[in-house]
Amino acid sequence: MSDIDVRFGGIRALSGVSLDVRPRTVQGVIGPNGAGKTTLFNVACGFIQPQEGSLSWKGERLARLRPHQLAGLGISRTLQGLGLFENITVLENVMVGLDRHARSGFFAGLLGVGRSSREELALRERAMSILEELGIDAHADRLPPSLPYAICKRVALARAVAVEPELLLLDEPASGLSNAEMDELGDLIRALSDRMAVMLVEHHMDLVMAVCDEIVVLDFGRRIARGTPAEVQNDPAVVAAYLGETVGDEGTAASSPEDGE
Ligand SMILES: Nc1ncnc2c1ncn2[C@@H]1O[C@H](COP(=O)(O)OP(=O)(O)OP(=O)(O)O)[C@@H](O)[C@H]1O
Repeated sequence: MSDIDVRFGGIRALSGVSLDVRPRTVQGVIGPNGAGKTTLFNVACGFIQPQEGSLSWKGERLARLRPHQLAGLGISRTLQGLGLFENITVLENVMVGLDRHARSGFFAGLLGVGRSSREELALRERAMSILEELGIDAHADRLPPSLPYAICKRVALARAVAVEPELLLLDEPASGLSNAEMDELGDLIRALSDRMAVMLVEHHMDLVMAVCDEIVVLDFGRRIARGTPAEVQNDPAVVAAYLGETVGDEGTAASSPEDGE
């Protein structure tokens, strides 16, 4: 993302924000409430079209990113709402995700045109192997409403990961999880980053600090810092933003918007 501007009426939700996610790294996006994290995530998913700035994918500029294009590009996402189908099993939820990608062309070469029982079996095996990898295969035949929230979150993650995206976009994956569950999620995200890039938008500082290779910090819609976890943690602009103080205009630090909150 390069120089992204998003305005909602008089509110500048993002001002000139740039961000790169490099292959097989975890890129974190943090910031206090209202900093613009969700807006940035929505730009990356094609839900929001920025007024200014551009998006590129693997060196090519994307004219206008739409949500339905993500699958074809090799990008998957999880959202804050889980979006699971409640009346089909966990395994079937993951299969549906795979099947959508198959029909969008991402897996078409692998699965062929039309669905034979052999292809159905391939989908099932693929879905099962990802449930095993995420440690939730024991719940394959359960319906989502009968399962704890943490397991459902992992099912949503399994669905996004099953298609083996090159970029995985995670919006607040740790919300509602216990500390132990968050640690497990951290290990999982690190393991996934061996084979895909991850953009992690997250409130929980412990998780972000533990798993990210690089972090971008937003405040009032501006990027106020960027660096390794150790670098951003010690950045005075970041400390000030999190303490709710006005951020000074020194170095990369941004000033508060003229129109207040
Ligand atoms: N659809 C919208 N219409 C109007 N203003 C919006 C809209 N979405 C976001 N905003 C405003 O844009 C700014 C950035 O919001 P955003 O939700 O991206 O921040 P955030 O960092 O995700 O916050 P939080 O941590 O509270 O979720 C806020 O001032 C918010 O009120």
